[in-house]
Amino acid sequence: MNTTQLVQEIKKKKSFLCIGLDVDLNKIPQYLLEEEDPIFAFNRAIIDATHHLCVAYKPNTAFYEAYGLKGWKSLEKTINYLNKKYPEIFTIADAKRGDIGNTSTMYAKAFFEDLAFDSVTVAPYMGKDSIEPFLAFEDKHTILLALTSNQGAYDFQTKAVDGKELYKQVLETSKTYKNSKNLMYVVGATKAKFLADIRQIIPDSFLLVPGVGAQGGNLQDVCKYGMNSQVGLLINSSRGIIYASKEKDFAQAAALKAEELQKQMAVELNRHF
Ligand SMILES: O=C(O)c1cc(=O)[nH]c(=O)n1[C@@H]1O[C@H](COP(=O)(O)O)[C@@H](O)[C@H]1O
Repeated sequence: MNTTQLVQEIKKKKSFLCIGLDVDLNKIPQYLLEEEDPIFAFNRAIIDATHHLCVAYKPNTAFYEAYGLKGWKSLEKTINYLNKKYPEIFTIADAKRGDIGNTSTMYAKAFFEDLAFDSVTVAPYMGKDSIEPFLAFEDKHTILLALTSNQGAYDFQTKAVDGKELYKQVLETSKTYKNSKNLMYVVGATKAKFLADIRQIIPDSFLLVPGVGAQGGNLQDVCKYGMNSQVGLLINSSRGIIYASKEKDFAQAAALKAEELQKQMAVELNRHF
């Protein structure tokens, strides 16, 4: 899926919501544990109940890898289900990969070819030759960590190197990479005030913004400082949506939480467009 199609979906659904599928077997309704594949059963129900309210889903691979082979199978079934039943949805493998070139190529194949995700999150620390192998997949998107939502972001990302903050150097340098038009960036919702500066450097890029809900980020602030002429935002919430209820109504409860965010997004879209 390209960004033109993504923007069309955002305008059609009046939503730039990304739902994080971070499935923890201790937090899902316990009766689902009797299913052959509880993680997939949970995801399928959440997706069926919420797909009209969001434009993207983001499984964080840690939550699948934690369950070994079975977890990876659940991830595969989830992405296949999304691609087959809801091809208009933008899919993000939140894997935070990145390594020397030939290894990055294998990571890219895993998520773009074998699992057929539209995008993958990548850590920028190893630089150009660790990122360009992902960008070599021209019809896919590479989502680079720029300024993350956690407290540890202040350990390195906001520190000045040669007079400029590291996260700004990541943004500027990455623009020189081959096929950089297919880059998106992660900026935490908890860092909304930084978005004005970030938009000076990358006015046109899409941003994946996690950290509303459970981490306390504010949707209105993110829109105020981060929205661009093509919307340019995918705001993620995981726990705040998918764990709204542990009972039989869990999928409907998740849809209500998603709808709360979608309605706030519709207000923001009306304000900006
Ligand atoms: O890359 C990410 O998605 C990410 C980057 C970041 O800076 N902060 C962050 O929370 N995330 C991910 O976004 C999701 C946030 O989940 P909730 O806090 O439950 O909404 C998790 O999957 C995190 O791993």
